[in-house]
Amino acid sequence: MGGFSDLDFLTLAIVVGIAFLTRTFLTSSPKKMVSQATVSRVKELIGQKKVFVAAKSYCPYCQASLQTLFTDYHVPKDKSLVLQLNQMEDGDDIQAALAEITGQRTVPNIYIDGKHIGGNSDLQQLKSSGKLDELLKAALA
Ligand SMILES: N[C@@H](CCC(=O)N[C@@H](CS)C(=O)NCC(=O)O)C(=O)O
Repeated sequence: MGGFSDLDFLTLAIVVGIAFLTRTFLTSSPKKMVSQATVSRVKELIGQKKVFVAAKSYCPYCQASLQTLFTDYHVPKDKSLVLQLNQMEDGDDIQAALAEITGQRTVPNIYIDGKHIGGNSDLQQLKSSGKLDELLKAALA
């Protein structure tokens, strides 16, 4: 007795294999295929208005960002484009295109004057540092 048998090694190999596959499935977010036409269309949407926000209506981070932009900083509605991706038929495609363009998959995904700002935490950081004020003043001047 003692030592490892071939069966022990086989069992170990199977357990490690299953663990590896499970980890791969659980941690990799499947990359959605997105057409270049959609990417181009989303780039066009981003550039259409001074402020662009891709959001989801149930997302608290999005609500915080929209409050900052529209309630605190009074960004005019006609100078902005807010997309509620969860209420759009092609919302998933737009989100996938944004991920390809910016490397950011989460919402809110915010642009000011065509410049990628990031998510809500990035927006709040800019607000705290006083830079958001400058950015919006320049964009809306
Ligand atoms: N740190 C991010 C957090 C944003 C976040 O977690 N958003 C969630 C929705 S509330 C999200 O995008 N989840 C993935 C998805 O909806 O596809 C920020 O400040 O913007």
